[in-house]
Amino acid sequence: MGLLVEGKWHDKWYDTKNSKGKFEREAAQLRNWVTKDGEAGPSGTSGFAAESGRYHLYVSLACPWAHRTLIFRALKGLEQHISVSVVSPDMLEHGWTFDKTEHGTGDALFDFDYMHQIYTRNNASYSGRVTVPVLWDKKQNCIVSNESSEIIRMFNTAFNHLTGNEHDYYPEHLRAEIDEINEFVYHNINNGVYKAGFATTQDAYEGAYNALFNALDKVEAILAKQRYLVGTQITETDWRLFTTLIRFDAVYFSHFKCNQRMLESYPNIANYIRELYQVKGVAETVDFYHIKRHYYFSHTMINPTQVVPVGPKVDYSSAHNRSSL
Ligand SMILES: N[C@@H](CCC(=O)N[C@@H](CS)C(=O)NCC(=O)O)C(=O)O
Repeated sequence: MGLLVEGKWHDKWYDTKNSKGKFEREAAQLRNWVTKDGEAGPSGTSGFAAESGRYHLYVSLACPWAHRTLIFRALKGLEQHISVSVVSPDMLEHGWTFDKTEHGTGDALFDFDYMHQIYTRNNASYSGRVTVPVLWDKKQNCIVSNESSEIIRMFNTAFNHLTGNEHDYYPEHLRAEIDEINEFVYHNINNGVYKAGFATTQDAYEGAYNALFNALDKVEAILAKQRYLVGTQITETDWRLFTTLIRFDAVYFSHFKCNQRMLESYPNIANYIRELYQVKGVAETVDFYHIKRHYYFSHTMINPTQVVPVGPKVDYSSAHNRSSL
């Protein structure tokens, strides 16, 4: 694990010294948008028109942020239009790598060894963390975006004229409500599990733990009354929550010490995870080998033996009761 400073790789863990033991996630820096005709999006520059075969996604199957983009690629029928490379689940002294021994695919575009080479291919003097997902433009040979929440919005609309898939996971009339729930879920749950797991003081850990389980109780109460987070239709906010929930019992419960309860013990959340998992195309994006191997093998300061647990035994393809709501 490390970062680039002026284009040079440094092997360095997150620094929590100046934040009282709290983990603080760095904001993504590369924020252009693919749009239907190449006009500029809400940030960044113009020139990224939606075209079949032009864009490439770099993902980890372990990473909940990258997972969002793979789900949207599947839901929006973009598999034939956007190609993918999968990094190795092992993220050690070189950060994410294209090593194939643990079932990564290798780098389909440049055959590089390391993900940080993708960042320096884009900008030779880049400084910052080397994160996935990354959306790459094969035409201009540059990174479009390394922010998953924005990549999923591009996938939601920019390619509709090519796919004919008009399904909208961020509909205009629900945007304010979706944005509000996203904020709550991001701070307390998506990033909340990381804040608990990467905390280096008891106080920082307990603060994150309490916020996380209060938020899960709130989600459980919402899902007791309605089928999805904003009501009767699945929106991006459900998918953003799902990628954390599906990793919870296998990883966050034990590895990140989020161990008040397993999600299997929340009746509504447990059924909701199953419903989302069983949506067409989604189960194929979930890979528990990569998920468990990444966290337990890569975070050697949390799990120095690198032994990967065998369980838990949870069947996400079993029947759910959500259609009665
Ligand atoms: N804001 C980014 C966050 C992505 C992110 O933090 N990805 C993690 C993997 S789960 C990563 O690549 N971490 C490497 C690092 O921080 O050095 C997004 O949502 O796209």
